[in-house]
Amino acid sequence: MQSKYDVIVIGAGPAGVNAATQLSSAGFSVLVVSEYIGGGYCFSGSIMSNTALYLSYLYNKFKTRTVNFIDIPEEAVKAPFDFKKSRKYVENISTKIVKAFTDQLNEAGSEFFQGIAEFAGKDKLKILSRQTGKKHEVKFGKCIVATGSYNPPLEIPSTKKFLYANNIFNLQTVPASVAVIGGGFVGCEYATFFRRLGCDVHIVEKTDRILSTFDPQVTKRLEDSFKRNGINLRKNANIVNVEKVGNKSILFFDDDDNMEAEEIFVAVGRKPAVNNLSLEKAGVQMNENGVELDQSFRTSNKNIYLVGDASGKTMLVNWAYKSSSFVAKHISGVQRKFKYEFMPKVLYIDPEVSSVGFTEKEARVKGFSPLTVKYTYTNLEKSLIIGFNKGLVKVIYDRETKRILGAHIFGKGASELVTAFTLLIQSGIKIDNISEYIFNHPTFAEVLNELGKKVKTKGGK
Ligand SMILES: Cc1cc2nc3c(=O)[nH]c(=O)nc-3n(C[C@H](O)[C@H](O)[C@H](O)COP(=O)(O)OP(=O)(O)OC[C@H]3O[C@@H](n4cnc5c(N)ncnc54)[C@H](O)[C@@H]3O)c2cc1C
Ligand SMILES: NC(=O)c1ccc[n+]([C@@H]2O[C@H](COP(=O)([O-])OP(=O)(O)OC[C@H]3O[C@@H](n4cnc5c(N)ncnc54)[C@H](O)[C@@H]3O)[C@@H](O)[C@H]2O)c1
Repeated sequence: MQSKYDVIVIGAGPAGVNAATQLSSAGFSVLVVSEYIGGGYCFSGSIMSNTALYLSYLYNKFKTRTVNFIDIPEEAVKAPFDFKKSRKYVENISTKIVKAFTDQLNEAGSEFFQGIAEFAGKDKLKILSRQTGKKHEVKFGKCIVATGSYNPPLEIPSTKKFLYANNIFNLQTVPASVAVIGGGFVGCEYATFFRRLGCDVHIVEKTDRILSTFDPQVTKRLEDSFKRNGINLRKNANIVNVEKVGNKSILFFDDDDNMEAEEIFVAVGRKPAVNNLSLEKAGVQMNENGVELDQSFRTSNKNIYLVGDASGKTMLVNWAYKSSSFVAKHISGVQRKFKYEFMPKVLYIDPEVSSVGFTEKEARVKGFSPLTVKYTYTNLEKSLIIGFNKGLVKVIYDRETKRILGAHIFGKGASELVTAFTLLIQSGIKIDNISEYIFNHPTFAEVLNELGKKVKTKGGK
C-alpha cells in the first residue's frame, strides 16, 4: 500500500467497484478498501434476494404446475423446500459475482485492501486490516464513500430473534407461518418468497398501503392479488411488543389485538452506512437527514463524494452504477446534470410490478400537463401462456408534446415492459408513434401497440 492515492474508494459493492475501475482505467492511482468484495449486493441485497426469489419460483411452479403435464409420483411434488441446498446455490452465484468484481479491479489496475476504513482528517483515512489487525494511515486526493446501507434495528421490544434478508438461509425447515413486518420492497419480495414455499404469510404494514412509492392503482391491484394468493395484509398496524411463546411468536398491536406466527421477518427500511466513518473528522457536515450532498454528490468537504446506497438518495443497483459513474466522470473533469427520473424499479413478485419515470402527481409538480392512458390485459397471448391473465399498464404522457413521462405496470411481463418504456422515455418518443412499431409475437411488448392505438383513437384522460 502506498502512503497516498489520487482516489480512495471505501466499499467494494457495485458502486465502489464501478467507480474504482473507471478511475483506474482513466489513469488515476486508486485504492479500494472494503471489508470484503461483493458488498451487501451479493450477501444480503439484490443478488441473494433475486436468487432466493428465483428458487422459490421454480419450487412453486414444480409443486403446482408440473402435475398438469408430467406423470410424477404425488410424493415428489410434496417435498419441502431445502434451505441447505438453496444456500449452496445462492453462495455459488455470489462467488461468481465476487470473482467478476475481483477480475474487474485487477484488470483496471485498482489496488484492493481488505479492511475497515474511517476518516482521520480532511485528506486522511485510518484503515484497520482484516488480515493483520494492524492500523494504517493513508492520504487521498479524492475519496468516494460507497459503503452501502444497513438494517436499523426494529425499535420494538421483543424476546424473539427476527429473520432479515441476510439470515433466512439459517432456517432449517420451512416455517408454517411468517409475519413480515414492513410492506416495502423487501417485505413484498420476502412475503412472496415464503408464500411460494407454502407458508401462511401476513404482511404487517404501519401505513395505509404497501409499496407506497409506486402508483396507487398498481399497489391496489397488488394488494388484491396478494390477498387472492393467500398473503394477508394488516395495514395501519402499530406493533408494540413481540413475545416468543414456545415455537410461536405473538405480535401485540396498540389496539389490543394480536397475531401469531412461527417466524418474524423484518423489512422496515434501510439507512446509509455512514455512521461509523468518523466523517466529522474530515469536516463533513451532517443534518437530520444524513450527509448533505451537492448536485455532484460531493459533501461539504469537496474532495469527498457519496455514491450508491450510502448517498441516501435511492437504494437500487442501477443507482449504484449510475451515481458512481457520474462521480468517476466528475473526478475526471466531466460536468453533467444527473437525471433521476430515468431510474426504473422492478419487483419480481407474483405478479411482477415495475415503474419508471413520473407518476401523474410528480409530473404535475414538475410543471407538465399530464394525460394518462391505461391498458388492462386479460387476453394477451404471452400472459395467458404463462398462466396469468390480469395486467395493468398505466402510461403518463405530456398533453402538448405527447412525450412519455412515466409508466407503471402490474402483471406478468412488468420487468420486460419497463425496459421498453425506459428506452422510450429516454429517447423522447411520442406516445402516438408506438402503435407503428413492429414487435415479436408472443411478447409483452405487443401491449405498446395497443396503448399507441388507444391514444390515437380515444386519446388520454
Ligand atoms: C433484500 C434486498 C433486495 C434487493 N433487491 C434489489 C433488486 O432486486 N434490484 C435492485 O436494483 N436493488 C436491490 N436491492 C438494493 C441493492 O442491493 C443495493 O442498492 C446495492 O447493493 C447498493 O450497492 P452499494 O455498492 O452502494 O453498496 P453495497 O453493495 O452494500 O456495498 C457496500 C460495501 O461497503 C463495505 N463497507 C461498509 N462500510 C465500510 C467501511 N467503513 N470500511 C470498509 N468497507 C466498508 C461493505 O462491507 C460492503 O462490502 C436490494 C436490497 C436488499 C436489502
Ligand atoms: N426489487 C428491488 O429493486 C428491491 C428489492 C428490495 C430492496 N430494494 C431497495 O432496498 C430498500 C429498502 O427496502 P425496504 O423494504 O427495507 O424498505 P422500504 O422503505 O421499501 O419499505 C419499508 C416499509 O416498512 C414500513 N415500516 C416501517 N416501520 C414499520 C413498523 N414498525 N411496522 C410496520 N411497518 C413498518 C414502511 O412504512 C415501509 O412500507 C428499498 O428502498 C429499495 O430501494 C429494492
